[in-house]
Amino acid sequence: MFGLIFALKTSSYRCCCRSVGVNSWFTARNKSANMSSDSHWLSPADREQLLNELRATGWVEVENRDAIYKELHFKNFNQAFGFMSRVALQAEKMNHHPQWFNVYNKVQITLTTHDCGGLSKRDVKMAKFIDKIALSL
Ligand SMILES: C[C@H](O)[C@H](O)[C@H]1CNC2=NC(N)=NC(=O)C2=N1
Repeated sequence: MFGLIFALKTSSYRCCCRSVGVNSWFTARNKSANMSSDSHWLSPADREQLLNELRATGWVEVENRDAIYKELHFKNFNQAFGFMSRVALQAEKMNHHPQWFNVYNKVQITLTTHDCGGLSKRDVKMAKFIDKIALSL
């Protein structure tokens, strides 16, 4: 029986917005466990404030998609790839990965949170990290 409970409990799927469980009883129990993932959700006020800050550093909102985009230019490919390497390590650390394209010294980055179907605090954190690294190069 314990094995069944364990299997049912671990099969619940969590995202920023809600938990979807196999069994409503487990869903209720998992809800509190999901509170931490809900903490990534942006309130309307926070969203506006944080987007203003990101717009000021060159991020733009993607049309027809709840995502933000920025194009960065570096001295050469080596510097662009070094930037991407730093961001990649942070992405792994956060388990939050950019959608990006690189050609020579140009890096185009789009951030969104697949698990939420839109922007979350994780995107803001990653965008600010990207700005910090780009400025340091
Ligand atoms: C299963 C895995 O934890 C999820 O797919 C993670 C991985 N990296 C991610 N990266 C981004 N940008 N958004 C996500 O929602 C996301 N989710």
